[in-house]
Order: sequence, then C-alpha cells, then structure tokens
Amino acid sequence: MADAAGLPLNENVVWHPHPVTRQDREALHKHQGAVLWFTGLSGSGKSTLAGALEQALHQRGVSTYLLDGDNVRHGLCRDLGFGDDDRRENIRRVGEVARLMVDAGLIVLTAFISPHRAERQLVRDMLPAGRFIEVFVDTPLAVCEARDPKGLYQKARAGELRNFTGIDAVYEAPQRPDLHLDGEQLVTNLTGRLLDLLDEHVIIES
Ligand SMILES: Nc1ncnc2c1ncn2[C@@H]1O[C@H](COP(=O)(O)OS(=O)(=O)O)[C@@H](OP(=O)(O)O)[C@H]1O
Ligand SMILES: Nc1ncnc2c1ncn2[C@@H]1O[C@H](COP(=O)(O)OP(=O)(O)O)[C@@H](O)[C@H]1O
Repeated sequence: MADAAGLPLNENVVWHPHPVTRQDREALHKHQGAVLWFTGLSGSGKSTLAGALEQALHQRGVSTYLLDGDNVRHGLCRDLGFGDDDRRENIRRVGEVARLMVDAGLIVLTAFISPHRAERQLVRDMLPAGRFIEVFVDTPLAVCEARDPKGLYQKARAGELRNFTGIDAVYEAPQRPDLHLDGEQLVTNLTGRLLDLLDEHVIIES
C-alpha cells in the first residue's frame, strides 16, 4: 500500500481521531482554514504578494501563516536541492505542513515556484475540497529576469547556476488556476483581488 505521493504506508500505524476538530478550531478563529498556493517563476512576485496579503488579513484579525520557499529551504527542506526529485519532495513536505496548518484553522499562504503540475495537484488532493486555492502569478520571464533581485538569473545565464527555472529547468504554468494574476500590475490592486477571492470562496467575511 502506498499514499498519493507513492510512499509506502505502515499498516501498524493507525490514525487517532481527536475530540477537538478543525470545525471547532475554525469556529474559534471565526473563519475557515485554507491554503492560498502562489506559484510562478522566480522573481514573479510570489513573496511580495503573499506578504502584502498576509498583512492585510492580519489587520482584519485573520489567523495566518506564510510559508516561503527561501525560508523553508533554510530549515525543513535544507537537505534538498533543485533537481526534479528534490523539488517534488520539497512541495510534498510543504503540502503536508500546509495541511496541518489548515487543520489548525489557519489561512496559509505559500510562496514556492512549485514548477510541476503533478505536485500542485498532489497538494490539492491532500486538502479538504475547496481549501486549496491556486494563485498563478503570471509574470513574463523577461520581466522576472530584468527584476532579478538576487542576481540569480544573471548567474544562471552565465552558466554558474544549473537547473534554474525558466532557463534550463521547466515551469509548467497552471491550466486552470483559481486565480490568474498579471504580475506586472500594482501590488495593491492584486492584493484587493486576493481579498475578494477569499470573500467569494466564503473563507473570510469582508
Ligand atoms: N536552480 C534554481 N531554480 C529556481 N530557484 C532557485 C534555484 N536556486 C536557488 N533558487 C532560489 O530558491 C527559491 C525557489 O525555491 P522553491 O522552494 O520555491 O523552489 S521549488 O518550488 O522547489 O521549485 C527561489 O526563490 P524565489 O525567487 O522567491 O522564487 C530562488 O531564490
Ligand atoms: N507587482 C509588482 N510590480 C512591480 N514589482 C514587483 C511586483 N511584485 C514584486 N515585485 C518586485 O519583484 C521582485 C521579485 O519579487 P518577489 O516577491 O521576491 O518574487 P518571488 O517571490 O516570486 O521570487 C522584488 O524586487 C519585488 O519588489
């Protein structure tokens, strides 16, 4: 027997139900738990948008947590690199953490390139229906490359950094994201659209 990620299941480990449920915790928070999964190229604006949205939600009294690729790779995923297998494992681990946080009743914002459709689908499948909201930060490669805040595109073009997404590693754009954002618009406009989306999905009340 294997789980959705193809990992073996141990039949001697049995799930233990607890008396306090996600619904109980959501009632305390006065909103639902959900993941807003930002995906896009390096430099597309994922961290900036997730940060701006978290600030706006926090000011409205919403309980949030932001999981960011750069930060998670300093701890939980510090053993992983940027080959396909490691990126897959990165997203699987982050998906599991996000799932626990949704169970705690939080609104989780994740900012990972998450370049493969299959892994994003895997995370969607881990979560209760309607609680995975895929946000595609669609910024042209040329714009990301011109922004290049960490100088990584320059290194990748110079051949000093291998497997760089968009240069010599694949990015599979979402085909039907829950929200498709033009990453060149003003951050304030984009944050407004994200708040509207949470309202429409009845995750928070405006
Ligand atoms: N080879 C290569 N390709 C892409 N990105 C690279 C690479 N090496 C380092 N970085 C830096 O790592 C950040 C992306 O990490 P993620 O965990 O989001 O990547 S992934 O989802 O596992 O593909 C990414 O951060 P963002 O720019 O915020 O996206 C980069 O700063
Ligand atoms: N909507 C936007 N318009 C203009 N610049 C932006 C926008 N969003 C992000 N940026 C800038 O682009 C760069 C990359 O943004 P960042 O959020 O770090 O991207 P990512 O997390 O996808 O790598 C930063 O310098 C940021 O200030």
